[in-house]
Amino acid sequence: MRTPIIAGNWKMFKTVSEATAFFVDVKGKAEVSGVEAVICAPFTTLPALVEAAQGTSIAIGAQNLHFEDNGAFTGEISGVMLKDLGVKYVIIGHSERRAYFAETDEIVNKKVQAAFKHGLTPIVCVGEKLEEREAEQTKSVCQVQTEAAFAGLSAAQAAEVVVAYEPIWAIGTGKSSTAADAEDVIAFIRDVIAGLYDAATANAVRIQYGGSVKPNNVSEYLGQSNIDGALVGGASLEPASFIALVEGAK
Ligand SMILES: O=C[C@H](O)COP(=O)(O)O
Repeated sequence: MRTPIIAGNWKMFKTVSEATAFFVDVKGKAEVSGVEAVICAPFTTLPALVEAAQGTSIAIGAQNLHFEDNGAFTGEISGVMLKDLGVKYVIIGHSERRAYFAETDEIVNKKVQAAFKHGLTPIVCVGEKLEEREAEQTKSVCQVQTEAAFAGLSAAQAAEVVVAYEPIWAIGTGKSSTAADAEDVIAFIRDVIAGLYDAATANAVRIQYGGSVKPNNVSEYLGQSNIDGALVGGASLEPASFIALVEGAK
């Protein structure tokens, strides 16, 4: 039985005071039995959020990490630093990082390995561009990205990974994949993981859908047998909307 996981990805939004105010509003309300709620926030807000989340069931995540523990990497943050803060999750390989910060599949894999080295749970993003979808390459793209991300992981580590299938054309556009289409791709990703390990490992992996998920469509996605949650951008920024997303995952 996989526990549904709703993760808000705040991207580059919210100051410390805005993040703290958000948490005051969602505390006790976005804590729904049987659903895991996560907020992946900007680095600057993480210490305040980790403190605010003490004693709640809401987990805090980062949106990136460097694969080295430390060194001359100006502007970067490592897994050591995130672990030290008390962060639990880290998003890796989001399409915005792949597109704007030249993250390759190899870098994504190094970051996944770094996350495990420091006891962080990776939320690994995979997904196709519009032109790839139109060329019917959705599954081959997801297969390559998934196999690369899992390279070198033990079965026990693999079972802990959270995968987020995010078709790039659906991110922030209001054009969400249909639940049936998302289910088809996510079932395929699960088969890819089964091919790398075994059915039991693949069945333990939680796979989210992401891309224009809103309170009014989240339950449709979660109603699919292979979809275990959502990675949500825009609709995770407002407390009422985030609470509704978590409740919709019940
Ligand atoms: O990480 C979240 C995704 O990029 C989805 O963003 P969105 O919900 O604003 O479409």
